[in-house]
Amino acid sequence: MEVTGGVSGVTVGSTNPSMVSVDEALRTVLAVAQGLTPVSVPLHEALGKVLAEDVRAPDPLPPYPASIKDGYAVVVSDGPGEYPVVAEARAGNDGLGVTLSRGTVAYVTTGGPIPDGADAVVQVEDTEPVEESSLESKRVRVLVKTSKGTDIRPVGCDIEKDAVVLRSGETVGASEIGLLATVGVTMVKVYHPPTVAILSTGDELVEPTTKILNRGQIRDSNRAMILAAAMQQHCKVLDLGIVRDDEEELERVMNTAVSAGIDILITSGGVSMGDRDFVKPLLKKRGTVHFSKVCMKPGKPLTFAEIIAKPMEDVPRKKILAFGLPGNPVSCLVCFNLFVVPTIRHLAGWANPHLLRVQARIREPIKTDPFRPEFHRAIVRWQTDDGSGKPGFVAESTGHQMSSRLLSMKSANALLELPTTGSLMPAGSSVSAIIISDLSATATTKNTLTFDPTSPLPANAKKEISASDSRDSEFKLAILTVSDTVALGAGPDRRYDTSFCSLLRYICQKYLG
Ligand SMILES: Nc1nc2c(c(=O)[nH]1)N[C@H]1C(S)=C(S)[C@@H](COP(=O)(O)OP(=O)(O)OC[C@H]3O[C@@H](n4cnc5c(N)ncnc54)[C@H](O)[C@@H]3O)O[C@H]1N2
Ligand code: MOO
Repeated sequence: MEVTGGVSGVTVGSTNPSMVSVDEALRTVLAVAQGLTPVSVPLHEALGKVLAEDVRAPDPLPPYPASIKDGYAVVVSDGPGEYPVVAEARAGNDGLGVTLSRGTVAYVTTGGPIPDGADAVVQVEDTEPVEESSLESKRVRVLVKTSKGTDIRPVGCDIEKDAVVLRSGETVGASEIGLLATVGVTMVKVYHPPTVAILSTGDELVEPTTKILNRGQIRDSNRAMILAAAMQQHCKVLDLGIVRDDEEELERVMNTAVSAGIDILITSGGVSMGDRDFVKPLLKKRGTVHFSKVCMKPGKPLTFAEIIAKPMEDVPRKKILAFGLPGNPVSCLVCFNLFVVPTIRHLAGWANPHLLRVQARIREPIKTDPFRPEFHRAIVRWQTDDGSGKPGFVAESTGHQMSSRLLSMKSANALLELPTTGSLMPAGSSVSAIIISDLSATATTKNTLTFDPTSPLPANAKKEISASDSRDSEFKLAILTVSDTVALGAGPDRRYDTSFCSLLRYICQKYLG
């Protein structure tokens, strides 16, 4: 797998001088886009965002020598034998202040502080209670010889004091939230994703709530779709509605958007050659149009411009990036994925904003376009045999690829980059696939979720679960920390901790999709 430095691995320079290549277009967009100013946010608002500062641990973890096992803290030189239990050091603070002298032991629980004087822990399994010992004078028989440091986590063995635990530029996921909680950093500087305003243009468009369509009308799908796509990228969104094919109305709405403090303006439709395609001329009037035709299929009329918004009362002068996406719904979403997503990432501080690309073998033959590199919608899945006898990704086409047919985008998690050979690529050919959604959702085969028979899941879990079963079921999860240490405020709450959060994430992804 690789995260590419560009979009197209099959770049074909355009023969039309006004038409730029996909790589050139993306380079231009990323060169014009500038990272946003970082802001300080509370811990949980940092989720999914990129850190704008290094985070250090103010204290070591563990802050005291801690037991790795439930057992007995001992003096190693004592060796096996019968000893009085002089203290109990449970996770919390019971053992603090106790000093163990030779010939005695202390009961310790996992995570509990090791009393001074002790230099190892013997796990309960390697001891025996002495039957005649009373509660007041409890005794235990140590059965094994041990060595210094056994089953003790020394101070700072997990995290050293002042260590940098997170670096500027890293994305905050569940494990990073756990680390921030561990080191007690509850306010953190991050880059905010951009604010995106979205409008649809077209006299034919009516709201999705319209029950009966008059002749010439269609429901506006692009606005709802691009609003959702921007929200998936954690953007704040501003819905500017449907704008008629009217130059004045479009200019008025664009001006409102520009003065609303947005970072990105997205229009759909009205960028082609029609006599009422007003988007391009208006962008030209308001700023600089960097390109207005890209050598790609679909998405040829994609337009990109930069607008400088004049300073307002509480909004300083700022650069707004404007994308005129083509009206055809598929072209609209493909362009959003290939150009707007990397832009959002770039503005939001990602060190590498490019989309992930993997190699996949096509399941069926695909005819390529002779002139424009095509971004063929497909469902990519990991298979134990990708057709070559080895494991790998296999790409299944979503069917007819007309740019008006939004069904070709449904369930697609990849755009296959097809070269401009104008020939039939045989099944089994290896192509590069740009990943546009969460690959883990592709455990779904057709309408069923099949488990890999080699997975170590219990037999009763290896049944087929329909995707709708898992989607429709409501799953409520409550998380409770049980710990004296945490209750006493003497240790961090591991609800946010790495391994636990990873486990939760795994369960949610595996069973809820
Ligand atoms: N003479 C030429 N005509 C066209 C060219 C060309 O090069 N020369 N390019 C074609 C290509 S490629 C595309 S893509 C489209 C893009 O046109 P526009 O961006 O101007 O979009 P519209 O004409 O407004 O609409 C195209 C199509 O999409 C439907 N549409 C528009 N908006 C929405 C929406 N919000 N929700 C659902 N559907 C929408 C619209 O009804 C049209 O069917 O131009 C070709 N023409
Ligand atoms: O390039 Mo258009 O986007 O073919 O439909």
